[in-house]
Amino acid sequence: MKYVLGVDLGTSAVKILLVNEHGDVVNEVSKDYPVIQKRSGYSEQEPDVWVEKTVDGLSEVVRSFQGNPEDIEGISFSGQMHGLVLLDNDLYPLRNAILWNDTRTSKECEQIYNVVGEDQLLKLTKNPALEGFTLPKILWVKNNEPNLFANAKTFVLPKDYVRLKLTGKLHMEHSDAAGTLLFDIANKEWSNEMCDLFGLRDQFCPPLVKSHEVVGSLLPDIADEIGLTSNTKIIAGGADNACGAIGSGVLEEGKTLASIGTSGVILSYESSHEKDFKGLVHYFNHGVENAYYTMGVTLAAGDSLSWFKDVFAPDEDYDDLLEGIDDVPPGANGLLFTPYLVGERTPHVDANIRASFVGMDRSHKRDDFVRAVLEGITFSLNESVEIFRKQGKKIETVISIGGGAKNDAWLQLQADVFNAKVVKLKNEQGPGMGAAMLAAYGCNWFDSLRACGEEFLRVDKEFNPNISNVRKYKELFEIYQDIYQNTKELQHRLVKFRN
Ligand SMILES: Nc1ncnc2c1ncn2[C@@H]1O[C@H](COP(=O)(O)OP(=O)(O)O)[C@@H](O)[C@H]1O
Ligand SMILES: O=C(CO)[C@@H](O)[C@H](O)COP(=O)(O)O
Repeated sequence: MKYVLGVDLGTSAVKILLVNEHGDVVNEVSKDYPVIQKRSGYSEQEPDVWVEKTVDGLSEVVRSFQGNPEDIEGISFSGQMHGLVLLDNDLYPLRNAILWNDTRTSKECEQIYNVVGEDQLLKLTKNPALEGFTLPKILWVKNNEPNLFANAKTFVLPKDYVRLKLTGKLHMEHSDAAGTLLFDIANKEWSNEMCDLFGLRDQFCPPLVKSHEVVGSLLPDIADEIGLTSNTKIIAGGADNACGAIGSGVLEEGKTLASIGTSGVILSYESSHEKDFKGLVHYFNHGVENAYYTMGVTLAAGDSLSWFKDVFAPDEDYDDLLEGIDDVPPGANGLLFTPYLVGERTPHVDANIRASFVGMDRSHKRDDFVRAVLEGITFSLNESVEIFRKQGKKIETVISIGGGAKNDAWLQLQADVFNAKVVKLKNEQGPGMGAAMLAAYGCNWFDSLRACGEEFLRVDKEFNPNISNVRKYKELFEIYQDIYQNTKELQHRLVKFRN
């Protein structure tokens, strides 16, 4: 039997799956790490902590594997997107990575619009200037830490940094490059025009590869530490949302994915780069060659629940925290929550908005709050579902992945809010499975990722919308949607009081 390893470098943890040639997960491990938040709107991590945890995790998985490690043929990677890792001449990080949910870069987004113009930016990159994307972060360092920036030779994204340290080879692959605002997604090359406009030298952008490409092998000392040899192939990998889509079989038009990790994503497969969503949703290259996807993003989806747990139930696990939510009716007895803990992206591009509980009553118990948090996260994702439906997409089935797919009551709630069948796969860790599938395809086990999906992916459970709840949620969603406009001004006036 042959095996591959899928490494998903998430925001909360690195999750590693050892998968056999039938797609069975035979071993898995998760190693978490903190997000460093120095100020409101800031979000950073230490790149070398990712490497240390990934090597530890790989070593644990391989050393507890009962079979022959020589049978582990390939490793591939999925990674949190957009995070800036600036590297010096020797390819060491110059500072902490600035993550996708860091929104300090509003001025730099304005700078981008002033230099390129909104229409031209959409033409060149298919995307608007959002605080979370990489170019605004590069400009922030250039504007605010010029001495440090003077020593920057190149940059990579989170999983590319880990792969660089494991192999000694510098690359970025298309699906993640798409989220930098420096990439021409139609021609799959760096946009010279964007680089020139922002004074980024030749060589600042790293060499590009395809997601399923074999890019090297493990450095000898790392291979020793993990318990593998340099025969194990290293395959480039993909952005976590591209890998999430691969790992849940979103490999053809008409398929929709809901991912609830730290962020929340509603993603739709696109066979062409020529559609015009006017920047309302992100438009990126898939990990499947010559394919694309569009998606709407909630910045703090699972992160809202994890914040609530950290503050109000630090000693409980998620299952305990969510135990009572089925006893609370839709609408949490008149309590609504908006998940804007770190600002928002879709549909409100607003770095200064913050979350609210609306309708708190003397009678509310903790379970009402927990249900309201889950409903608020799901309403926020439904805003993206609605954008897609308004664009003419039919959304009748949604495949749900990520930490948020671990709880059946939340999956039913998703079906009721989205008014669509929600499918849970046997392995809800979509991005890790997607990375394993890229490794299997890169090792030539299959002719296509679709053929790999047919062998690897299995449905576990399906959740059908409950018509009475669908009606209630339709009404509640309208009230939820009004909260943004009604709290926006108040929240903006509070900015100067934040830390
Ligand atoms: N048992 C559970 N039930 C419901 N939600 C969960 C559970 N476990 C984790 N989560 C949610 O999943 C999130 C983490 O999801 P994950 O996909 O691992 O994130 P990431 O890829 O960003 O590291 C947590 O923030 C939490 O909100
Ligand atoms: O910024 C985005 C997508 O544009 C996020 O979806 C990140 O890619 C982080 O993902 P998770 O850690 O939530 O999986």
